[in-house]
Amino acid sequence: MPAPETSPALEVLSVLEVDGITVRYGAHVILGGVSLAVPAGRVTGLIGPNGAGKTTLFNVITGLLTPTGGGVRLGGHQLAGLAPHERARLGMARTFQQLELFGQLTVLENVLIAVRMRERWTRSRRRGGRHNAAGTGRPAGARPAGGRAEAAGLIARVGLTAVADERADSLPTGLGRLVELARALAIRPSVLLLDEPASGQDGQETARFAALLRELAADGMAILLVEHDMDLVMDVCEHLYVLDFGELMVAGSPAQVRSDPRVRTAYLGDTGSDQLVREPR
Ligand SMILES: Nc1ncnc2c1ncn2[C@@H]1O[C@H](COP(=O)(O)OP(=O)(O)OP(=O)(O)O)[C@@H](O)[C@H]1O
Repeated sequence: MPAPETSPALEVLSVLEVDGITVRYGAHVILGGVSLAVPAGRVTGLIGPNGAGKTTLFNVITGLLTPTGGGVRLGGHQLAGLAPHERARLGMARTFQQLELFGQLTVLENVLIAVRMRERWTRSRRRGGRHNAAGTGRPAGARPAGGRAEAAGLIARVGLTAVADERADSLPTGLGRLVELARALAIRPSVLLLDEPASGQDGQETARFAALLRELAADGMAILLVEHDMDLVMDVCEHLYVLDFGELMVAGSPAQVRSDPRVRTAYLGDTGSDQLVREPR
């Protein structure tokens, strides 16, 4: 697949499509032919009980796990055979359920690494993938001087300026998740996959986070959100997919999902009220 000429890749790779993904471990079916679409400019939700297969699907989409069957397309291009870093170069960014930060580095340094990695990719692409920067004597991939202002801007965007110089491992989990988000944004993604990004956040932090998600979608990003905070999901998502035992149970607007009897019974718990309450099984 040819690499896009420009970065960010928003115009080129605008939509994520998942077609009939199956994952089996021996006789155990983890995903049984899951299909979904994540359009640009929207937050799409993927919800389901513990063990439904949400993280497994993220692992397939991002190339960490090869599916037993099915395919993933980004901007119409099949991603089969591409490694996670190659998918990232095409504009796919992800945060993890378990924090994956460089704990001994500061918040700024964590984000700076990602900014500089993207700059390196961009230079390498401009040079047609050559490994040496002709005329500069510097190997492609050598650390450029810049990036700090961009990293600081991303940190400001996620609301972490006050802790930019703190070590990442000194932060509470809720703030650590925002560092991961800033780092994901550093690659200027067209598609952003968020795995339980609000867990560990307090109410105020989640409200700010919801506003940020809406802003990112308004900028044109395609966002796929796995999240157990139903208030957040119902608030920011325009479309929801409900996964249960590795199969899509329901897809639709938050209102449709909220009122679907299968969802209420099997996942959210039919409490008899209008409030959807997640009931882990
Ligand atoms: N490497 C593996 N080998 C075997 N089974 C696995 C493996 N990884 C995950 N599973 C199983 O696959 C199923 C789906 O797990 P997954 O983590 O994708 O669910 P999830 O919907 O993300 O759950 P949660 O909401 O708890 O994060 C679970 O039953 C899990 O035990």
